[in-house]
Amino acid sequence: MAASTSTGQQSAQQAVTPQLRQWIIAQAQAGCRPEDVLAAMQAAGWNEDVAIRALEDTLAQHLASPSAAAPAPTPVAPARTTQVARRAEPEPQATAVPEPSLAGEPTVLWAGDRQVQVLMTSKLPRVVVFGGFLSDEECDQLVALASPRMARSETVVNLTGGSEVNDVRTSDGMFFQRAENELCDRIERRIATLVNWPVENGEGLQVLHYRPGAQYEPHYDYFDPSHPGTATILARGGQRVGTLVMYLNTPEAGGGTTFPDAGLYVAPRKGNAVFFSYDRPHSATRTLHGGAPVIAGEKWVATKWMRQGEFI
Ligand SMILES: O=C(O)CCC(=O)C(=O)O
Ligand SMILES: [Fe+2]
Repeated sequence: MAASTSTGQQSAQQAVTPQLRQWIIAQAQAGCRPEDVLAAMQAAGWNEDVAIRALEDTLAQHLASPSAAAPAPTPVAPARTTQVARRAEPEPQATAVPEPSLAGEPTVLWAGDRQVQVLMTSKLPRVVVFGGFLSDEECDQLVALASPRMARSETVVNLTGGSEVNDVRTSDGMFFQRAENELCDRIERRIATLVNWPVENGEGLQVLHYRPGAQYEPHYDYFDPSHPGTATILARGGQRVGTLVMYLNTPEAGGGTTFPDAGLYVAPRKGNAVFFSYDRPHSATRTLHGGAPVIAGEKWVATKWMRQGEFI
């Protein structure tokens, strides 16, 4: 499978329709900032780099068109005809990655303000499962802070009047800014201490909510170096090199995190977390992973992505 980004397989199904392009233009004309439009698309289940490319392509194409000055949204061409030249990409070089201090095989680690259990490790893919990373109260508080913002994002997207944006969504999501509140700041510092990676290199926490039947198709979290839009994304701190998925509740059944190349299934337990790192944006890291369908109950997770450099 080709390397892809946070919703790799999903992105294959995420066709950028004329209706979506029209909606993007309408948002821009209504004075919405591109970052808010991007956040709304992500909350509706759009893969981050698919959404960024859709935004960039649509707005660039629109500005270049004679109708750009017209006050009302204008239909745009249904398909992009520009061919982007592709060349064979060399296999990327390995880079430094976050890594917990596991020399001596400790059963617990001190994460600055809390003791965390080491429950399972794997070398390839590099995976470490932690127990008790968050307290029950922290999980509940994160869900409470995230919930209203998910609802608001959905309303914005519903303005499209079309179903294209929502059809691909299998979970709802939102992003916090880094250190947006005391709780995020505390959790971000704990992560940085646990995996020995600067807090500045972290993206803001993402919260996802899966209802019964919802899932996250297997994907890679790194950005595909062969995508034309990746250069723009990498300008904000380089590649992603590590992920921590924190379980904010315990679904009744299903909803684990799967690593299909390794045959691994991490059961979702409230407060636990699964860490994995990838030293190259390449499938050789075997970090293909997904959120298995929720069979009963619902599932809430918070995800922290770590970049090579400072995330700005
Ligand atoms: O929900 C899960 O178990 C996985 C989430 C995930 O892969 C992500 O947020 O990138
Ligand atoms: Fe992921």
